[in-house]
Amino acid sequence: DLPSGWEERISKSTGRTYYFNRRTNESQWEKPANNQVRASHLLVKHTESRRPSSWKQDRITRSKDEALEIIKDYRKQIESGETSLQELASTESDCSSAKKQGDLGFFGPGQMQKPFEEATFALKINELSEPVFTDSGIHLILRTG
Ligand SMILES: N=C(N)NCCC[C@H](NC(=O)[C@@H]1CCC/C1=C/[C@H](COP(=O)(O)O)NC=O)C(N)=O
Repeated sequence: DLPSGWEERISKSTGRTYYFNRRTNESQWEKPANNQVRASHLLVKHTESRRPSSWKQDRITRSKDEALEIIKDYRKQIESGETSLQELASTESDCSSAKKQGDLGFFGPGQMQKPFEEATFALKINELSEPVFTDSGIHLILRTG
């Protein structure tokens, strides 16, 4: 469970275990912290989205305010236990991850847009975010790992 690129090695001179990163060629004695998280999300795009198109709708026409009302309603449905984020994402998310119930897999710092990354890293596992705004649109995020 080392972050990607890192591997465990044995020092020839001292026989001690150390850690080496193939990508950066850095080495260190301390085991690198596993800074990966996993999340599923539901994205509702709007006319100001960086790519106002999705598998659901060729041209997204809803306004940002309308998108926020929709996201708030989805959050109520999930919090009430009536449905799950994964179930709603499958049919309602404007992200291609809808095909995987919103799952984005594991990711570390620097991979997702900052507001999304910061919101996810602030969540406990199984915690659902408040509406999160990125250039993609408005998200509900469920941290799963
Ligand atoms: N590592 C994984 N699984 N994929 C690479 C993600 C790249 C990353 N993407 C995002 O930050 C947005 C917000 C969170 C999820 C996400 C999904 C976007 C949303 O849709 P779009 O605005 O692109 O049309 N679709 C895919 O990228 C980025 N740095 O742009």
